[in-house]
Amino acid sequence: MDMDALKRQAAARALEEVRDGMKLGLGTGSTAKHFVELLGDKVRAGMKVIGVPTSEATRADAIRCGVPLTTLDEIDHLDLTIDGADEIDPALNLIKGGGGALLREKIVAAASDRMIVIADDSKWVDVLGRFPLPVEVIPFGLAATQAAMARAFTDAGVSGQMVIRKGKDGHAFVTDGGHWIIDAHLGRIGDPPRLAGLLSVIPGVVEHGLFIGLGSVAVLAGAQGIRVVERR
Ligand SMILES: O=C[C@H](O)[C@H](O)[C@H](O)COP(=O)(O)O
Repeated sequence: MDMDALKRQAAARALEEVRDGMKLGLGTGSTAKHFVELLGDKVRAGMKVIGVPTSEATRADAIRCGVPLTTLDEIDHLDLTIDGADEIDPALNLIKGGGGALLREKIVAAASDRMIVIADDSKWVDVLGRFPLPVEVIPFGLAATQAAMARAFTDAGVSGQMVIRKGKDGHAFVTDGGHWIIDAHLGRIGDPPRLAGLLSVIPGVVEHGLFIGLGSVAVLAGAQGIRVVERR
């Protein structure tokens, strides 16, 4: 079975957790896009839900699929967020932000009672860090921010190259919030909560792609079927 079919299976399994009347966080990326499409089918069949998109891309998908939308200005609390991930470890710590949506994704996940992470099982890892860690930064003072990030990496016992993400046009990739992304190639992150804490206090860092304690359940689709892992 191809990867895309697995992503859709994970999305379909997560959809079983959605109940009439729920306020939903709608994730970003190729897996979350399947969820939005399947949710659109349910809405057309009469299900009443409302969603908060985590990116402009997801907003456009949700509108196309007929999913009613609101914002976290109009409501301050969500029942459930369904989103993809770039890596998931056994504690359900995540790396997110491969698509550059990590800031809104984290705000939405943090405003939700529960977050279901949907993925094909290639995203499941023993230790986070093979996928470069996205860190959203303010362009102002970039060298100073990178120096502070390097010190945080040393304190957390990791090291690796920092690469400013480029867009298709060859210029710096700009997030929905108008910021840049530094992809940190760290290899292995032995203590994700510690690194998350160290990065969070750097002034030029807007947000980082380590999601600690936010994922409630992971739905992983693989060749052998679907595995549902709950955070302990
Ligand atoms: O910024 C993007 C998000 O964090 C995505 O949820 C993540 O990159 C996974 O995307 P995909 O489902 O396309 O692998």
